Amino acid sequence: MRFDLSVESGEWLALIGPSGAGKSTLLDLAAGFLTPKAGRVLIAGIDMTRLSPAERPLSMLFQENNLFPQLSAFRNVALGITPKLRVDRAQRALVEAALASVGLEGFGDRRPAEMSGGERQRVALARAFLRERPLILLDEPFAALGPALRRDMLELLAGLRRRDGGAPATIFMVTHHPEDAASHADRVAYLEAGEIAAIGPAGAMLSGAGDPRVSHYLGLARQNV
Ligand SMILES: Nc1ncnc2c1ncn2[C@@H]1O[C@H](COP(=O)(O)OP(=O)(O)OP(=O)(O)O)[C@@H](O)[C@H]1O
Repeated sequence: MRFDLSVESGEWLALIGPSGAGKSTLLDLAAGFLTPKAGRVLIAGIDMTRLSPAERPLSMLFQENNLFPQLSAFRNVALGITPKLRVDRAQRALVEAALASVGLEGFGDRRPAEMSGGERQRVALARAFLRERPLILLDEPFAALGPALRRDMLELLAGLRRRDGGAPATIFMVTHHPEDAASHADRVAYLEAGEIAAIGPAGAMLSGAGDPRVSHYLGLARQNV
């Protein structure tokens, strides 16, 4: 695996490519779950290569198991601001507002097993945004949801990252759905065999007009012959 990648603050980057290409590995390197054998990982210009995930200014969402199953939705979201089980009044208001922002008002007492897959991912999104980390890493968090729900979740994510008028969060999104990248990503990186084989603006990358490997992956190769 060999990656050389630079992403602007506020950019939404989609990572696409065949199974085993290294998409999750790239995210894990950015998050700190893996340490590179050589090279560096800089976030906001600061070398974070040796820092643990908890020490990095980011939140990560996986396809599943983002929540603690024994804790309520409220507690799961509250962990975004405090590790303590007791929250003060101001923190309670923040958590309730975060749940409301993802359309889950009144779901605070539910445990993950009592919610649908989409609702669980909304809870995870609420926690991620409550943490206010500038970088959000998404490893196919909506892949298990149907097309309409996936679209709704991406819309929700797009809205959440722009809130408060500040700089939008930077997003790395691994996806097996090129249409998700087309509708939301600024740039698309195509990974193959442990390298970024091609990278460019989403429109150009997904049109199939560029790199033949990308066209082949997208199933567009024949149209370009
Ligand atoms: N901890 C590990 N140790 C050794 N090899 C690993 C490890 N994790 C993943 N790999 C290998 O590295 C390669 C890239 O895996 P990775 O999970 O990054 O691919 P991916 O592009 O995310 O695939 P998918 O789309 O199927 O999730 C695969 O060949 C995988 O078998």
